[in-house]
Amino acid sequence: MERKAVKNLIIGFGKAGKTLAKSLARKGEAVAIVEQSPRMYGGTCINIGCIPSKSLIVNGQKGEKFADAALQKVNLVEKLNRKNYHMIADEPTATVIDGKARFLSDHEVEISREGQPAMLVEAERIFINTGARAILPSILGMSECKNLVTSTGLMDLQKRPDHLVIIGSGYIGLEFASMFLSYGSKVTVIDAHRTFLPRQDRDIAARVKKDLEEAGAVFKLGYEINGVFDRNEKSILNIMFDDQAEEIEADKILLATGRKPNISGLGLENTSVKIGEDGHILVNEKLETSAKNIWALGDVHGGPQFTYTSLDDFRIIESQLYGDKSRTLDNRGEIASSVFITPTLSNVGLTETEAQAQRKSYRLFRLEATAIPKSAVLRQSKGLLKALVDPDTDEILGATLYAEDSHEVINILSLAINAKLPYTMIRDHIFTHPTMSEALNDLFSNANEVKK
Ligand SMILES: Cc1cc2nc3c(=O)[nH]c(=O)nc-3n(C[C@H](O)[C@H](O)[C@H](O)COP(=O)(O)OP(=O)(O)OC[C@H]3O[C@@H](n4cnc5c(N)ncnc54)[C@H](O)[C@@H]3O)c2cc1C
Ligand SMILES: NC(=O)c1ccc[n+]([C@@H]2O[C@H](COP(=O)([O-])OP(=O)(O)OC[C@H]3O[C@@H](n4cnc5c(N)ncnc54)[C@H](O)[C@@H]3O)[C@@H](O)[C@H]2O)c1
Repeated sequence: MERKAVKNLIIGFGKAGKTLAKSLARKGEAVAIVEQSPRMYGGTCINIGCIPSKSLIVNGQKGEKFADAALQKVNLVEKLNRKNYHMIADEPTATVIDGKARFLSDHEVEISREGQPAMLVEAERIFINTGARAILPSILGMSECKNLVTSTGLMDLQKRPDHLVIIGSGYIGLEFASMFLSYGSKVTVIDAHRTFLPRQDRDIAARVKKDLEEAGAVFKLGYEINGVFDRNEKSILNIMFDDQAEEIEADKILLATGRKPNISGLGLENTSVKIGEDGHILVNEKLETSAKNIWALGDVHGGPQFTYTSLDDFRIIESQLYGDKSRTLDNRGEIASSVFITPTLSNVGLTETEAQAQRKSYRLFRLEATAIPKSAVLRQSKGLLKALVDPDTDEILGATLYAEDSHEVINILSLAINAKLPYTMIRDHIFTHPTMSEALNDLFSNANEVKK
């Protein structure tokens, strides 16, 4: 067996791992990064996640045909995949190893490679960045069903399905619903939960649902899935609500029921790394695992699953190993999020429902998107903006922006929250015009009342 000794071994070419590999190489350190599939150089985000999905979403909004958008997506991903590979492979002290990694001990990793003998890598420090994978609920008949896909399979299609049935109304379910509606597919969304968007305020969730329904989506909430079978080229889903069974015929079925940490086949049982009950690698606030030479970064250690939190994990490692050790999971501040539907739904900090549950007093600000001049220019005036302010300190407690371009505007508010700026600073800030961000002047000028 070929053997290699290296100071730093990174398992998985994700956002945190590749950024760390580059940074270590720039310091002149020996680093090897192992990736199980050449299709995944650069990780989930650029190959099968954020970038291809947002490319298809944006091109759908522009009215492109699906086949053209699919081709543009392929070209974009290929370009980014190559760029990411070279970003690491071209560094003199870095090596990209193609293969699947499996721990033999805390310091030894076996890498199985297609068409080549396995390699044994011995490393001083090991960073696990293996991401997450789709949760596949057990549905009777699913293994024989030809049309059941995850988001990766759906984005590989060359032709849009006439009827797409989506199981799961979370991030992926809603983004793909919005995407395929824009290409003219009929879309049905099924979720086991009766409450739509349970973590959002009810007024916001109702708006989102109504807007998606107006765009053509059909929601079946609180449904159980009994089974699935193929009939000719189509698939039939057998679903049930309150003991009433019904059948839905689909051209494609998207499974979007969450993603779980990817530790399968990693051989963690051969190490002293501890695993949590839901299968994530247990880490402390410095991303250290229970093995003193092993760290875990990104989706694999549980918590929020975003590219930007994975990137921040890199910052924590950099701060802990090479910096002043000040950055940790505990002090990264409020993290914003956006669901890329039309218009985008973005959150940071507390929702009104959460503030009420915590019995916090708050000043509530609301603005209808119709009141924003730029939304008229964009001919997209659906939506509602909400913000909560602490009545004692004037600091912003949280915001929900359901409006065009809210994925950009929310970053102003997360910065304001983390910098502890009073809301009056944003109310009186001079924004360029006409922009969606200037709506924050009006949002925070609106009449409001203190709620206790
Ligand atoms: C459809 C979709 C859309 C998304 N959209 C967004 C979005 O708009 N914004 C956002 O912030 N997030 C989005 N996400 C989530 C985001 O993509 C992930 O949170 C992020 O990519 C996780 O990065 P990571 O660093 O944890 O690892 P990943 O990027 O997942 O990388 C892990 C890598 O490890 C490799 N690997 C796994 N096991 C092994 C092994 N044993 N040996 C060798 N290699 C291995 C994998 O092949 C993979 O390349 C989306 C996800 C999906 C699926
Ligand atoms: N814009 C973004 O930042 C973005 C976009 C896509 C994905 N992501 C990340 O990817 C992760 C995974 O996304 P996701 O949409 O798969 O998960 P999710 O957790 O957001 O939603 C899963 C949905 O599936 C439903 N569900 C679960 N089991 C079910 C079953 N058996 N039958 C019917 N419904 C069921 C749940 O009730 C929930 O509504 C997200 O948590 C997010 O962090 C982020």
